[in-house]
Amino acid sequence: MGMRLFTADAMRRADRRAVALGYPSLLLMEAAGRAVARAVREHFPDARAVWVVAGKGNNGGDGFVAARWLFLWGYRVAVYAPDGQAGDAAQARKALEAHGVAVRPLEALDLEGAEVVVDALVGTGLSRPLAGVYAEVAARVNASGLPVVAVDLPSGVPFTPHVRADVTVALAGLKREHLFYPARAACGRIVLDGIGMPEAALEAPELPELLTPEAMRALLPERPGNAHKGSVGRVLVAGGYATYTGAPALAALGAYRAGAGLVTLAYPEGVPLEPLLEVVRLPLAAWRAEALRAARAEAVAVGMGAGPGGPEAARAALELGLPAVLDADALVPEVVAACRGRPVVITPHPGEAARLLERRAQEIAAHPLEAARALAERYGVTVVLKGGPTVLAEGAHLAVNTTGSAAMATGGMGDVLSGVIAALLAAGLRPWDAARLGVYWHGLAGDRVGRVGLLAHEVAEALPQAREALISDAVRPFWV
Ligand SMILES: NC(=O)C1=CN([C@@H]2O[C@H](COP(=O)(O)OP(=O)(O)OC[C@H]3O[C@@H](n4cnc5c(N)ncnc54)[C@H](OP(=O)(O)O)[C@@H]3O)[C@@H](O)[C@H]2O)[C@@H](O)CC1
Ligand SMILES: [K+]
Repeated sequence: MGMRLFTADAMRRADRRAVALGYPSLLLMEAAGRAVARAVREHFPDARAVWVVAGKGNNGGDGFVAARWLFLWGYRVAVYAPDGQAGDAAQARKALEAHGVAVRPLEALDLEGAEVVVDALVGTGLSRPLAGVYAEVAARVNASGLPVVAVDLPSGVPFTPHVRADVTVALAGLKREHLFYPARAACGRIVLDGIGMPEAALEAPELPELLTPEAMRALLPERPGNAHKGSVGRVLVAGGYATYTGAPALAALGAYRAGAGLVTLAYPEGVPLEPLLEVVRLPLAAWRAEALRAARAEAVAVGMGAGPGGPEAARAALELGLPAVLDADALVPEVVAACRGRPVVITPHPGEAARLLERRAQEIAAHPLEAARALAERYGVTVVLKGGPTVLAEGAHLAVNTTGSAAMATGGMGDVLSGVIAALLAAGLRPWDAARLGVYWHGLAGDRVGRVGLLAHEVAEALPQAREALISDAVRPFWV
C-alpha cells in the first residue's frame, strides 16, 4: 500500500476504522503519547525538565500520556491545561494525576526551570485561529527560546498565531501541514510515528500519494546487461532561442544522466548552443515535424528556452505522436488543449499554471493540490506542478513529492527535470510513473548536492549517484 497524505477528516475516518477493527482509541492515544515522550528523550538527551501545555481534546490527551511517561522515566514535569476533557483525554489526565502529578491551569504557565516544552494544545481538531489564553501560551512558548516538541502538529497551524516547533511528532500519518508551507516551516524536524495504527485503517486510495523511496525504487527502469544506445531510450529535446541557449542543453544533460541512450537536440539554426559533446545536434531553419523525425526518438521534451517559438516547436514535436514533456514556452493553452488523452506530461511552475488555468499565480501557489487536479481535469494530461513541494496529478490521482528543497529554486532546474522525465518516457514508463519517478529522483539528486547554492547542471550530475543510493536502500525519507 502506498503512503497517503492525510487531512484531519481523513485521519478521523482512519481512527474510526481502527476502532471498528477492534483497536481501541485509548490504545492509540497511549502509543501517541509514548512516542512523544520518546521523541523528547531522543532529540533532547540532556534535558531533565519537561513542561507540557495541553488542550481539551485528544491532542491534549496525548500530552498527558507523554507527561506520564516522562514522569515515570524520572523527568521533572509540569503540566498546564484547562479543565473540561472528556473521553480518552479525561482518562489520560486521570492516569497522569494518579501518579500525583498536578495539572495546573494554562493561565498559571511559568516556564522558569523548563528545558523542553511539549506542545499539546491543539492538533488536527483545530477549528479556528488560536485566541485568548491559547494564543498567549503559544506566544510565550515561542518567546521562551526553549526547544519545543509538538504533538502531531504545532498548535495553531495553518493559521497565525501558531507554536513554532523544533520537532513535530506526526501521529499515524503525515498531514498537509507537514508538507506545505507556511505550516511546514513551523514543524521543524518531522518524525512520523505509526502509533500501532493497523495498515488497513490507513488505506485511503482517494488521498494524495506521498512519494516514498520504496515506491519510487520499484519504478526505476532496468538496464539489461546487453543494452545498447538504441535500446534504452532515444530522446529528442526541442527548444532554444536567441539568448536561451542553456535551457535545452540542460534538458539534454538531464536526459542522459537519467539513462537515455541517445539524445538529439533540435534548435533554431544560428542559436549558439553549447550542448554536451555527446548530444546530436539538429539545427533547423523552421520547426517542422519531418525534420524532427530524423532523431528517431521515443520521447520528446519541448519548450525549454524556446521563447516565442515555443508553441510552434511544440506543435511540430507533438505531430510525431510520441510521449512528450511540455515545458516552459510550450505551455500555452492552445497547445496543451490539443494533448487530451495523449501520453503528455506538462511541467508548469505556478506562473505557467496560472496562464493555463486563467487564475492568479498566488492562488495556485496557495492551493497546489487543487490547482494540479484542475489542470489534469481541464487538459487531460499528466501534470507536474513545480513548487515546494512539487505536486502531481493525472485523472483522479494526486501525488506529492517528498524530496528536494528550496535550494532547487534556481535557473535551469526545471529544464533538467524535463529531460529526466523524457528519458523515463523513452525508457518505456507510463507518463504517471515517469513523472513521479522523475520528480522524486531529481529532488533526491538535489538533496545530495546541498541546501544552498545548487546549480542545475550539478543536480543533473548527481542523478546517477542518487539512483545508486535509491537502489541500495540508502535513502531515508525526511520523516524518519
Ligand atoms: N489516529 C489519530 O488521528 C489519533 C489522533 N490522536 C490525537 O488526537 C488529535 C485530534 O484530537 P481531537 O480531534 O480531539 O482534536 P484536538 O486537536 O485535540 O483539538 C480539539 C480541541 O481543541 C479545541 N480547539 C479547536 N480549535 C481551537 C482553538 N483555535 N483554540 C483553542 N481550542 C481549540 C476544541 O475545542 P472546541 O472547538 O470544541 O471549543 C477541542 O477541545 C490529533 O491531533 C492527535 O494528537 C491520538 O490521540 C491518537 C490517534
Ligand atoms: K499540538
